[in-house]
Amino acid sequence: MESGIFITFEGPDGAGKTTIISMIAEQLENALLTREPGGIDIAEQIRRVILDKDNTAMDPRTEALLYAAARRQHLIEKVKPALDAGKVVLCDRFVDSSLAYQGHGRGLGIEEVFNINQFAIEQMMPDLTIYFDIEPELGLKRINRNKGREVNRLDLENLDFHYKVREGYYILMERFPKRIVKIDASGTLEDVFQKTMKIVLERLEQRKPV
Ligand SMILES: Nc1ncnc2c1ncn2[C@@H]1O[C@H](COP(=O)(O)OP(=O)(O)OP(=O)(O)O)[C@@H](O)[C@H]1O
Ligand SMILES: Cc1cn([C@H]2C[C@H](O)[C@@H](COP(=O)(O)O)O2)c(=O)[nH]c1=O
Repeated sequence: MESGIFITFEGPDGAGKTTIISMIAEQLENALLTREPGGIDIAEQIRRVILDKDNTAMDPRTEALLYAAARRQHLIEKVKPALDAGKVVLCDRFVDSSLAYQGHGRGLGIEEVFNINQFAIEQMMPDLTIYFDIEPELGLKRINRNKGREVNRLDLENLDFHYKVREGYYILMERFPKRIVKIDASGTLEDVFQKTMKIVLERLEQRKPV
C-alpha cells in the first residue's frame, strides 16, 4: 500500500478551486474530496454560523477560532483516518485560508492565527498546497455569474479585503516555498485543469510504499 497524501487547494473566492478539484478527483483512484469549513456534520454546522450573512456582529477573533474549531473536528473525524488508510485527500481550503483571510485580510497577524491553529492541527500540515491565483475582481465576477451558488458573509466583504487576502497568500508563498505551488487560475477551465493535474501527478509519483 502507498502512504496517504494530503493535498490542499487555496485561493481567493471564485478562483475555481471547487470546480477543478472535482475534475481532479474523478481522475484519481483512492481520492477523498472534502472541504473546509465543513466536510463533516459538526464542521458544516460551524460553517453555517460563520458564513451566515446575518452574523455581521462576528468579531474577527471569534471568526478565526470558529474556523480553527471546524478544522480540528474535520481533521480528526475525516482527514486523518483517510490518510491513515492510504488515501489521497484533496481538501478545498485548509489552514492557509485562515492565515490569508483572518491573519492578513482581517489584520489579526499571520503568526497569531498560525499559533491558535497549532492547537487545532498539532503540526499536521499538507504535503502539497496548490494556490490558485486570480485577480479578486475576476473571481468575484465568476461567482456572481453562477446564480445557483450561495453568496456568503465573506464574499460580501469589500474589494480591499479580497486584495488583502491575495496579498496574504503571496506572503505565505514566500514563507512556505517548498509546500505551496502557484497556478495562474485566470485561464480556461481546461488550461487550469491540465496544469493542476500535472502538479498533482508529479507529487503522487514521489509517494513511497508503506
Ligand atoms: N477557469 C475558469 N474559467 C471560467 N469560469 C470558471 C473557471 N473556473 C471556475 N469557473 C466558474 O467560476 C465559478 C466559481 O468557481 P468555483 O466555485 O470552483 O470557485 P472557488 O475557488 O471554489 O470559489 P470559492 O472559494 O469562493 O467557493 C463557477 O461558476 C465555475 O463554473
Ligand atoms: C477555511 C477558511 C475559509 N475562509 C473563507 C473563504 C471563503 O470566503 C469562505 C468559505 O467559502 P468557500 O466558498 O467554501 O470557499 O470562508 C476563511 O476566511 N478562513 C478559513 O480558514
